[in-house]
Amino acid sequence: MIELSGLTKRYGDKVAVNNLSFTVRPGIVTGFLGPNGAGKSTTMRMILGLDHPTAGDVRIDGRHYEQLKDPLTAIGALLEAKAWHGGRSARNHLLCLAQSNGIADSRVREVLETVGLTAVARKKTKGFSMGMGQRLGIAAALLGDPRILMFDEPVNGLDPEGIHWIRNLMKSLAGQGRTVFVSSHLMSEMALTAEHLVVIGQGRLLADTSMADFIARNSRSYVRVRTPQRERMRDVLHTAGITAVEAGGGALEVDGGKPERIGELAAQHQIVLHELSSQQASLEEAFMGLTAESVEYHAQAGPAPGPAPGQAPGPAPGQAWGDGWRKG
Ligand SMILES: Nc1ncnc2c1ncn2[C@@H]1O[C@H](COP(=O)(O)OP(=O)(O)OP(=O)(O)O)[C@@H](O)[C@H]1O
Repeated sequence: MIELSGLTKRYGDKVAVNNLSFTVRPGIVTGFLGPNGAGKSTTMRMILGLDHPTAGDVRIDGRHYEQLKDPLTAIGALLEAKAWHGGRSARNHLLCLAQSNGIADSRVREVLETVGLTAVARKKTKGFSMGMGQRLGIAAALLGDPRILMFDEPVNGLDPEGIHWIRNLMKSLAGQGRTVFVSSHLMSEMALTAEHLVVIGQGRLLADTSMADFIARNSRSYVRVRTPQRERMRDVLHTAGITAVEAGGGALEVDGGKPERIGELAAQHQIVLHELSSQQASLEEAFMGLTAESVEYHAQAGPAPGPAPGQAPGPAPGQAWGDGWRKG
């Protein structure tokens, strides 16, 4: 378990992390989300004792990092920067780490196997691709067989096969009862991996909630209907107590009705349907709406695009995604 309490980091006038309090629990993958510059890496560095908090406190299974007897056996981490000597082989890099942390040499072979680097174990790491480098970083994190694992943007630079592999690895580590804390700036990626979400923006906590709750509250589902008899369909739905609004492309968007029911109503009234499909608004949009105010570096790409045809406009920054569900 990782417990943050009022954790704050200032660099001069800049407040990188602002009074963060939350708990990362074992047995599930917790996603740590925020736009670029939100303070994710700074928070992770403070968890590992690499940066000292200006205020507040962070504990790993009840202790400060520097109080841990064999830190690598308590918490393993992959941070963004590569932290190894390019002239060494992957195997030697891990052997050095194992020997300086009282870990059996045999563990090196095991973790190389786990991350799929056995075939290149004796090659110098300076020739490694970004994906191989990420795998080596993950091998180092796993070396001490720790109860807690922390990954900073682990899918950066990975190909689809590598991304799939990391996703499954994180889930299986959590399935073994470990605490898995993983940062990303991509909501779509986290939606496939994490069960719980901590969202920050400009160093502040914006959400601490389960993924299921986040999806339920932030992704609107509706049914899209296209018919040459749009007005008639709308009247039929209205009579049945179902609300339909006109969308782009001659379609209707129907809230609160199942496709089966809508299809049956159309059949009863002999209305021809050209489309009847369930739709879900993207979580990425919900995440961008939530964090919009706290994005540090906006792209200068002209005016923001309007909603796509048939798409409900998103809320203004800071509105509608609501404060009610924000905890902490
Ligand atoms: N050593 C430092 N000195 C001054 N400012 C810093 C330092 N480290 C981080 N910052 C600032 O603190 C803020 C948070 O940075 P941090 O790297 O923690 O964000 P992040 O969420 O990890 O972003 P990214 O997704 O881009 O990696 C940024 O504004 C950054 O410029």
